[in-house]
Amino acid sequence: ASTSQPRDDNATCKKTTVAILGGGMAGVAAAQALSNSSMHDFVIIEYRDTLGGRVMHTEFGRDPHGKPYTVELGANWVQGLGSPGGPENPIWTFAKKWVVKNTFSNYSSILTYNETGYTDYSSLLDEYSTSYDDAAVAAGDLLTENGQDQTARTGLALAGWRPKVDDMTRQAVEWWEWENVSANLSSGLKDWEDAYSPEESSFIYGVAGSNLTFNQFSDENNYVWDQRGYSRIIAQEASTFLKPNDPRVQLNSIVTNVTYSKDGVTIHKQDGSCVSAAYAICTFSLGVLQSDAVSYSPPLPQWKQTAIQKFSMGTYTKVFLQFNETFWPRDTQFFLYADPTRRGYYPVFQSLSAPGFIPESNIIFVTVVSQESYRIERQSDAQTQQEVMAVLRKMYPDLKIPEPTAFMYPRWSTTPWSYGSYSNWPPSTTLEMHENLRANVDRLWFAGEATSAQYFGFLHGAWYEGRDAGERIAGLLGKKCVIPGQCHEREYWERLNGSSPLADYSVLDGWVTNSFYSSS
Ligand SMILES: Cc1cc2nc3c(=O)[nH]c(=O)nc-3n(C[C@H](O)[C@H](O)[C@H](O)COP(=O)(O)OP(=O)(O)OC[C@H]3O[C@@H](n4cnc5c(N)ncnc54)[C@H](O)[C@@H]3O)c2cc1C
Repeated sequence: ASTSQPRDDNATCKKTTVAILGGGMAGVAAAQALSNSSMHDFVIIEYRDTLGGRVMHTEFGRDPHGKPYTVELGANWVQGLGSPGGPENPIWTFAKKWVVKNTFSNYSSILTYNETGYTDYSSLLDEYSTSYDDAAVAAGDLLTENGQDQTARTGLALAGWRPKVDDMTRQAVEWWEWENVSANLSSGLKDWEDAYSPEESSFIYGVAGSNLTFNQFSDENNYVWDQRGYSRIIAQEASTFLKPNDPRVQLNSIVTNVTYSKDGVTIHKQDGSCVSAAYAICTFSLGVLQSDAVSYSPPLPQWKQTAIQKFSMGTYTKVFLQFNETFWPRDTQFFLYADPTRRGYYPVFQSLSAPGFIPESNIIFVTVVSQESYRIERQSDAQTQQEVMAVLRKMYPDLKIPEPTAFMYPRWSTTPWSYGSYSNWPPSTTLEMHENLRANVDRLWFAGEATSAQYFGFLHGAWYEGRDAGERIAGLLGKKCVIPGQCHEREYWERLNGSSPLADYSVLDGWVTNSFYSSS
C-alpha cells in the first residue's frame, strides 16, 4: 500500500518502515509494540552508546572490597506499584520480572533539622497534609467542572496552607512535600517529584498527576539500588525482541535534522548518513524539543511549537557523597534541612546506609531542583562540596565530620541528549494544549514521558506513550489495530482559545480605555 512506502527523496538513505528516534523507555516500548504487531522493519536511532535514556547509572565510591558502587543519575524509583486485583504499574511488573533490587521508601522515616542542628518540626508535615487533602478536593472539582486552572500556590493557600516567605521550616516542609514528595492524600504520602515550586506548577494537573499514579496503582514508591542499574529493565525487555548487536539499533547516532511530509520522514545524522522511513516516532525529551539541537524541515507548525514551548522541563539533581563512616542516624531514610535564608538549599538528604538499602555503603545523597540545580551546575564540584559540607556540619554541630571520600553529581540541564530531567505542566494549562504536544505532524509522531497526559514525568508515562505510538502506527501500516478505533492520526487544535472574547473588553468589565489602537 502507498502508506507503507518510504519517501524516496534521497536514494542514498538507508530505508526502513519506522524510524524510532531515541532508545529510552519510550523508544524501546514503541519498538516492542511494533514487533508484537509483526512489524519488524524499524530502526532505533540513539545518541548514547546504550539503550536506556534518562534511566542512567554510573560508578561511584568504593565498597569494602574496593569495587565501585552503582548509583542512579536519573530515574530511581518505581512510583506507584499496584494493588491486589487492581492495575499494576508496568514498571513494577518489569522490576519484578527482571528481579531488580529495590526497597520501599518510607517517607515517615524522616528527621528535621535547621541551622542549629536537629529541631523537631515534623508536626508541620501533618499540617501541610491536612491542607493538601482539602486542596486536592478543590483541584478535582476544577477539573470535572472545567474551571480555570491556577497555580498550585493559589490552590494550597485557599486550602489554608500559607507559609510566610520567612518561615523557613514551613518552606522546607513545603519543598519536601511539593517539590519532592508531593501530595499526601488520606491514605498516606504520595510522590510525584515535581522539580518545580507551587508557583510554577498547574494546580489541576499537579494534583491530578499525583492521583492518577498513586491512587490507581498504589501509594508506594520503591527505590531501586540494584548494582546492575535500573536500566536493566529496559535492556532486558529489549532483549526479548532484539538480537544481541541487532543491526536495527544504531547507537552513538546523533540526529541533527528531521525532514517530514505527509508521505514519509527522512532523518539526517551528524555523521552525514541518513535514514528514510514511512513513519518516524520522535521520543526526544521536551528539553531537546525546546532546544535547537535538532532542526525540522519544514519548521514545525505554530500550534506544535506553541505546545513545545508551553510546557516546562524541570531539573532534579542528586548530589552523592560517600564517607568513611555513617555519622548520621542509621535507622532513618530521610533528613530534612531548613536553611535560614534560602528555600530549597540542600533541603533533603537520603541515606543509602539505611536498613534494606546498602548498609555498608556510607553513601548519602542530597537533592536540589530547578534554580538551585542550575546554580550548582554552573559552579565547580569543589564549591558545591564545600556548601554541602557546611550544611551537614550545621545539621550535626556536635560531630567532627570529615570530608567525603567520594563526591559527584550530574548536570542534567546541559546534557545535550536530555536538556533537563523531566517535564512539568505550568499553571493555566488545558488538556487541549497537551493534545498538541502529543499530536503527530504528518508522518512525524511524538512519544515519551512528556506526551503522557496522565503520567508525565514518570517512567511508566514514557512506556505507555511509546507503546501507544507503536501500536497506532502498526495499525496505520495495515497491521491489526491493537487499540480498536484508535489507529488513526492524533487530533490537534489549530488554535487555542482563552476565555475573554474581545467583546468583554468594555467599561462593564472594568476595561475603560480602548487599548486596541496603535500610537502611530
Ligand atoms: C534525575 C531524574 C530523576 C527521575 N526520577 C524518576 C523516578 O524516580 N521515577 C520515574 O518514574 N521517573 C523518573 N524520572 C523520569 C524518567 O527517567 C523519564 O520519564 C523516562 O526515562 C523518559 O523516557 P523517554 O523514553 O520518554 O525519554 P528518554 O529516556 O530521554 O529517551 C529519549 C532518548 O532520545 C535520545 N536522544 C535525544 N536527542 C537525540 C538526538 N539528537 N539524536 C539521537 N538520539 C537522541 C536520548 O539519548 C534518549 O536515549 C527521572 C528523570 C530524571 C532525569
